[in-house]
Amino acid sequence: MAALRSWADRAALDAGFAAEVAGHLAAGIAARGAASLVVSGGRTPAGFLQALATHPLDWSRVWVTLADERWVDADHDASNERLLRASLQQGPAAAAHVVGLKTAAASPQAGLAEVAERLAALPRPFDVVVLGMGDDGHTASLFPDAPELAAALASTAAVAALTPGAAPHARISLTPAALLDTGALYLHIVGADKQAVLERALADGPVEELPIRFALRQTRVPCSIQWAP
Ligand SMILES: O=C(O)[C@H](O)[C@@H](O)[C@H](O)[C@H](O)COP(=O)(O)O
Repeated sequence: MAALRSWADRAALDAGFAAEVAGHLAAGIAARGAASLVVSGGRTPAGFLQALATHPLDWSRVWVTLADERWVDADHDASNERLLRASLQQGPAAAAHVVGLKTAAASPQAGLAEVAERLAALPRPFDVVVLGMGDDGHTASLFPDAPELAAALASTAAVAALTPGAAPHARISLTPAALLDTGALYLHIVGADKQAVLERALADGPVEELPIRFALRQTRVPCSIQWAP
């Protein structure tokens, strides 16, 4: 169950999408006294996160975590947590609680229990989950070539450790079980290449081939696709 919203350009997408997500967070705060947001890493979300940070929410009541993380320290260039803190934790949004997925453990596998414990502190179901998508159809760190993919897709645990062959760094990823435990689900993509991958993902074929299909095909929560050229 997926619907596509096409924006005129990336600036319009960043501003309009941020306003919609801010609305969900404000509603979550009003209803539960706290709100939770799961965002993705990579290059796409920076402008959206910067736009979101300008919204006058009670950010001290907002918990933010990541859909996935590369197993690198939080000050590493490849760290999604670093991107999240640099883009979102600014101005009033500096009061948001960022829950990182990297621990001191030697590997994602060894860090799973601690990360699951950290995630248990976030209000559930999440208010908003924002997924990204790679050119190979991966989302979060659910990579088509990771040997652990099938187990992660089927897992009832919140997090899984994956070792993608093509992408750098060992990964920790939220599983579909956690990513779909949300009131609002978005897929945030830009550009013609991602549009082409999306078209393939919406066609028939196994989820393991293009893992984003798990989000596009499920019926638990509508998936709203936000796209700009
Ligand atoms: O850590 C990661 O790699 C991301 O969370 C990943 O799932 C990302 O969303 C896609 O790879 C898209 O990345 P781009 O936005 O850079 O294309």
